[in-house]
Amino acid sequence: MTATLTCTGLSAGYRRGHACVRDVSFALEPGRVMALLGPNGAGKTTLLLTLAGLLSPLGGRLDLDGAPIRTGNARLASRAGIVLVPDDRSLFTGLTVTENLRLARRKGGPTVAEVIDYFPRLGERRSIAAGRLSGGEQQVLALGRAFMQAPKVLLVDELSMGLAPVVVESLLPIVRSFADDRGTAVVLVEQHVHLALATADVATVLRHGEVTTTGPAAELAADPERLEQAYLGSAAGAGTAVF
Ligand SMILES: Nc1ncnc2c1ncn2[C@@H]1O[C@H](COP(=O)(O)OP(=O)(O)OP(=O)(O)O)[C@@H](O)[C@H]1O
Repeated sequence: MTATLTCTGLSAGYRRGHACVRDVSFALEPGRVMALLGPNGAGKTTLLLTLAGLLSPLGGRLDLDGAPIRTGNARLASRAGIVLVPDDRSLFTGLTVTENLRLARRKGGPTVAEVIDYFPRLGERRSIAAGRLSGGEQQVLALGRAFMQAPKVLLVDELSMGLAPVVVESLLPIVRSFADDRGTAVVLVEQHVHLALATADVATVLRHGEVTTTGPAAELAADPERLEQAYLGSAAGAGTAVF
């Protein structure tokens, strides 16, 4: 099967000659979910921003459905189907939930009703202005808007930011279902390591910008020592992982 997203020898960073992510390679088939893990400052967000075209890679290549894509162009990446769930939520605060969802819809994307099936809470709040939702509800709406865009690749950066673990626990299975239902490849950055591993098929751990381990998520979940070694190295206590 052709991978949806193939990342080959990718290096990324904010200045030429100063890569903070080095030589990352992976291939994600349709409907596969990859947990991207690692301590604070490991380079997870930098990698996601590069996949989304918001940063130009410093080296390596990206292929979508087996064909190279022009990197460093967020508009092109998004049109091609690489969708980042923005952490600033980028909602139209004066418009209702329904209007926010409808405006995000792309050809081939789910309908508003289908997205509400994933997130019943949005259905209850459908006539409320997005600006009047709670922080958690806004996060859910941002995710719903990403679903509406019919992503081939969905990039999720720290859903747990500002959300109670119980909310994250309920949202990750929805991301999983969406990937299964629509064949969307997902890259999931998440500090709640075990929740992420329970959701994902594969996991990659970054430390200091380099991949320290990669493999089936279930294997990593069952081997805390390997995970901890990859995650923390000798500097136990670094980062804010929730094991
Ligand atoms: N806008 C920026 N300009 C320059 N350097 C940056 C910028 N943003 C992040 N960095 C640096 O890039 C490195 C990787 O940071 P990044 O935010 O990608 O890590 P992360 O794994 O997502 O961490 P966290 O879990 O804390 O979000 C860090 O050394 C960080 O200081």
